[in-house]
Amino acid sequence: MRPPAALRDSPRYRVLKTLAVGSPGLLTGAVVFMLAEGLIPNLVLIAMGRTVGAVPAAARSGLGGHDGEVLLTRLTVAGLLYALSLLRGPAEDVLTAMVQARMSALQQARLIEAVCAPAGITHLEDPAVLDRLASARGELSAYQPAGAAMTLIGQLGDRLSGVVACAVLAGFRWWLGLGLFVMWLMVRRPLRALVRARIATFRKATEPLRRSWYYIHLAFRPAAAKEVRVFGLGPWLVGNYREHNAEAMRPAGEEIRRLNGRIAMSTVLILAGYGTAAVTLGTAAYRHTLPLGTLVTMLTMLPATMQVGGLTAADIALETMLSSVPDLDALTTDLRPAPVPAGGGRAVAGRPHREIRFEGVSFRYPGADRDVLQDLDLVLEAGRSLAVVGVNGAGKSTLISLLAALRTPTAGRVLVDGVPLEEFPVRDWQRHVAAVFQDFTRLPLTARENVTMALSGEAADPEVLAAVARRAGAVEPIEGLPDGWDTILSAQYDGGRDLSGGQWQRIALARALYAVERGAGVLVLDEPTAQLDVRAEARFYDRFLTITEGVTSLIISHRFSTVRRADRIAVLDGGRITESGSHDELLRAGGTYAEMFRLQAARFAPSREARR
Ligand SMILES: Nc1ncnc2c1ncn2[C@@H]1O[C@H](COP(=O)(O)OP(=O)(O)OP(=O)(O)O)[C@@H](O)[C@H]1O
Repeated sequence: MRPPAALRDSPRYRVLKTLAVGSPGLLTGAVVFMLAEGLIPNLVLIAMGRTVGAVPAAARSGLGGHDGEVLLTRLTVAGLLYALSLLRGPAEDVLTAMVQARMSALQQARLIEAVCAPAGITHLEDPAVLDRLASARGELSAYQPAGAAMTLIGQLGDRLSGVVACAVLAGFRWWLGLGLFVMWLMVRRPLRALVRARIATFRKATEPLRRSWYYIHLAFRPAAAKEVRVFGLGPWLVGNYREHNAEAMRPAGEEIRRLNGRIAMSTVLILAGYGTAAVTLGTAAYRHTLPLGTLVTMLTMLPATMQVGGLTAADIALETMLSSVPDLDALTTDLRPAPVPAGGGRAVAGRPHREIRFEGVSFRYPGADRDVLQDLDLVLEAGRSLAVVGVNGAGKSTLISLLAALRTPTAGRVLVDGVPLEEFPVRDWQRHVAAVFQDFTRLPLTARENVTMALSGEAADPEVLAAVARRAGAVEPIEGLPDGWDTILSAQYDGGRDLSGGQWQRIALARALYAVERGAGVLVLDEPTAQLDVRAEARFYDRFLTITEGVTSLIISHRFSTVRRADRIAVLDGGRITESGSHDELLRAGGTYAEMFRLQAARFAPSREARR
């Protein structure tokens, strides 16, 4: 039977359902714990009350008689129950750790799936998505969402304990038990509203909170450690963290002050409730209408009734953790996987047979006020290399992201052999493009895994591996590693080693070449020699023709020694291709390319003075 929609959507239900599906065994353990939490403390109190109640009779007739036996039996039961209650603490600790670890694993896996689902990358630049991500990862508060399940179960146990206490009190005066129960329900509402209002104000401050987290990450990230030190950024980080954190907290403090009236009302109600209970019990005791044991039991039950609705730190923690649940859900539903073209799409294998054509392509970044690319036409001929040059910010990397279907043109089309790119399954096309991005990823994995990452799951072919390493100039750096191909390329792991920027660049090139060997049809190199030394760059220049031979390649570089080797060169300027041709043709044309080339060549030519 399906539960009603309101329940299905409630964060409490969603959390328990996740645990039920992810680990039914742990949920069963947690429910047993909840019942124990709800019943055992009250049973201890009742047993103690009954023990005290048996003392006067036993004192009168001595421990050897029937009354003495009754006292000893009750004492034994109370002792056993008390011993049992002592086990709750360690059991709770173990269970909490296990449930939290399981929930964390489930939620993290869902998050990774969610953010990787879209084929494009624009969502990772969207502040609304980043806010949701920060919330789902528990970065907007001091509480980890993975703790919600066990906190909720513990809280349900507390509620049960409170209800049992009210029921026991109702056995003495029905209206007293019921009255305290209703009072706590009435008090709980505004208190919970208070907590929720506080969380809501936090939500409005996601941006300063995200920023404050940014300063924390910056301080801990090895990548930023150098700049933090040489520019003396430590105090700046602390100051900024404090400022943004205080900015985020301010509205929450104001909200609490605003709700002070409600807190005062609740306090009056609580005092009235317990005042009535104390007077009723006191009067009964004074008039001897209440046996000693019952009096003790009822007195000890009074504080236990608070658990029906008293606000504790666990409530605040729980509400905060639960506020992340809708974010996690929204990320999983809103970030949809790339659509599959009708009929499953066309096969990418072997493409392009003829060409890849940018036809009237324009592109504007979300929120920007001008197009980066404007009505651009460009052709990449199959099996040939094309170099694109242009000044910083001309849009060269943007062009690559359109070619790799990481972004979609705002106007115009990209056609592969005359077929619009959307007609190919986007994931297949993306894997068909082997790229060395300007900011390529340095995986803290072995050298082999860094090169073969394009083929996760498949065993690496050693011959292909050796061949691509040779062509990428990566043999030397890999041979210099303690375990060769099996060395982890990060000093942050045991036995791992860090590579230099240029050595990494060769690994990244080997990675792209390996993907080409395994069937990728387009090779993209964005600044492939930016970090290479002069000799390595010269060797790359020599190998360029072998690297790109027969492969449809797009090369972006500010180094004309690399660019001039391409079959064709295009100049990107003002969002359009303004010149195109071979190196010699463009030099003869005497346009922008010729000017840029001569400027760079002049820098490297020996000066007249030096020649003298
Ligand atoms: N993610 C982004 N969001 C918004 N604008 C962006 C983004 N990435 C780049 N831009 C803008 O788009 C323009 C083109 O950037 P792009 O990185 O494509 O230039 P480029 O030609 O590769 O530059 P460079 O030679 O410096 O690498 C720049 O003005 C840049 O500010």
